[in-house]
Amino acid sequence: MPNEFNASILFVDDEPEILTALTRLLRSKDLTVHTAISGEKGLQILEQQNIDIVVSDKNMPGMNGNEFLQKVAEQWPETVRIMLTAYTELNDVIAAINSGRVWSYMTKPWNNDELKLNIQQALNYSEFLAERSLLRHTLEQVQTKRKRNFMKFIGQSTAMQFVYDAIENCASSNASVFITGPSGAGKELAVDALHKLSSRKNHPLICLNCAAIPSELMESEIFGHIKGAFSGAVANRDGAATLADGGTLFLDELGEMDIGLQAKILRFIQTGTFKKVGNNKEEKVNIRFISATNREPFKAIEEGRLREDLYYRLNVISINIPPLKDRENDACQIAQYFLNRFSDIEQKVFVGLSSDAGTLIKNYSWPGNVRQLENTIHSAVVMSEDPLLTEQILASQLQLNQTQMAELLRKKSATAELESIYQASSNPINHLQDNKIHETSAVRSLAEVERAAIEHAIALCHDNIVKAASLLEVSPSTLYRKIQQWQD
Ligand SMILES: Nc1ncnc2c1ncn2[C@@H]1O[C@H](COP(=O)(O)OP(=O)(O)OP(=O)(O)O)[C@@H](O)[C@H]1O
Repeated sequence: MPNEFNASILFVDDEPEILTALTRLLRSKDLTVHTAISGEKGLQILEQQNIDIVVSDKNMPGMNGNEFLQKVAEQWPETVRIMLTAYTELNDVIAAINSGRVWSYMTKPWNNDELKLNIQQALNYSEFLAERSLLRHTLEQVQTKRKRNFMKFIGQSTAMQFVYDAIENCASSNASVFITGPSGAGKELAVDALHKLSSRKNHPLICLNCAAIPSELMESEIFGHIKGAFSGAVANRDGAATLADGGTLFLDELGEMDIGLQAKILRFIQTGTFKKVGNNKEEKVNIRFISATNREPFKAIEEGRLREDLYYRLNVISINIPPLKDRENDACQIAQYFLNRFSDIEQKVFVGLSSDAGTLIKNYSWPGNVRQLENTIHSAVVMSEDPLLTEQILASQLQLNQTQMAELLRKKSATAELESIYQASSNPINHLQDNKIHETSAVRSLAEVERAAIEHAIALCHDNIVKAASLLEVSPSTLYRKIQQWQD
């Protein structure tokens, strides 16, 4: 019997000849056939083996087929259950199907081709169930793994989950890390997390902002100097390289560093050795390098501001911090965090953000990223006289006019509508109603929506009520009852 996955089937019947005949009929390299002479023996096999389909006789001494299949339904709900029965007992089978105990039935005596076809359908259904449970399991794993916060980061967007995972995975390595991302997105928080999660955490993390230090002082800032090395060098001084020994050295805005000095940095990274300014003695240190830029590194290389060899030396592992606007609902979560923090600092009491303030935060593009959000909430907390942080106070801190604010709030309804359409279309039942999804303007009663969903599911399953019920995740008896009600 052709089958995409290696399946197993269990036949339960008190007549050994029937078991032998069924085994012979279905013998195939893709299908393992088990047999049991009673319901009790069948349960023992189910305890030990992974069984995809159970086919059970109804009338058996001891535990009858109904009791046996009821137990299977309770303990192994993913196993497809079929009842083998005489034509005269069809009423009992319908009751068993309606209760959800049985998925389908086969009649005795059987027609070989029909029986094979029936088993093939059960195999397809079993495969569908297996895929569904795998999907559920994977989704559950993804959901439970999803972090709401990470180190000092707030936010549970998918984009940030990649960042959290990358930081966690490479924190313990000594390989150099290059962090990219727009200004204010959280590159420094990433550096902090990388250091604190590494074995170097008890040693210093030294940060040097290459854009903030004048180029003539940079060499001394990094390597230190000895007394008299240049005018103003009145005493020996250790630089960042010495201070960071055993720990991490963070070079921020690397592209702003003098190109001549970049050659010395390259040598320092390659050998771990350096000379203080004015001294010929080499010193050796053990440092992990992290660098960052909020500019496009290849553009800096093209423009001759960043040495290509230095870039590749530092960019062993790269981490990109996405802009705030690409992080789903993170802005609202971060805003709430800053609201709590700044109301404590400013000793003011807030009950929260108004719903429109939340919409504005969600829809605004935050070109200055988290830093801009932080400053906006801080100033709004200071300026607000209301215990509810409103959209008006935020708009005034962001210097938005009424039209811009209205536009941001209007986006809400469009987004909400799109989201509801998306949700409707990603639901397998509503997906069947494709042509009805766009009728959002005509509000339909719940009963109408329910009936349409049921009718579409039944049509999709070619009038197989049991399958339709399974798709709709209700019992077949519920569907029969509903259909009966429409006909009354
Ligand atoms: N996900 C976050 N949750 C909470 N606070 C954050 C988050 N990301 C950043 N911040 C805060 O936002 C501010 C800016 O972050 P950070 O200094 O790390 O940005 P940056 O990318 O290094 O910026 P720049 O490129 O301008 O140096 C900091 O106060 C930081 O604590």
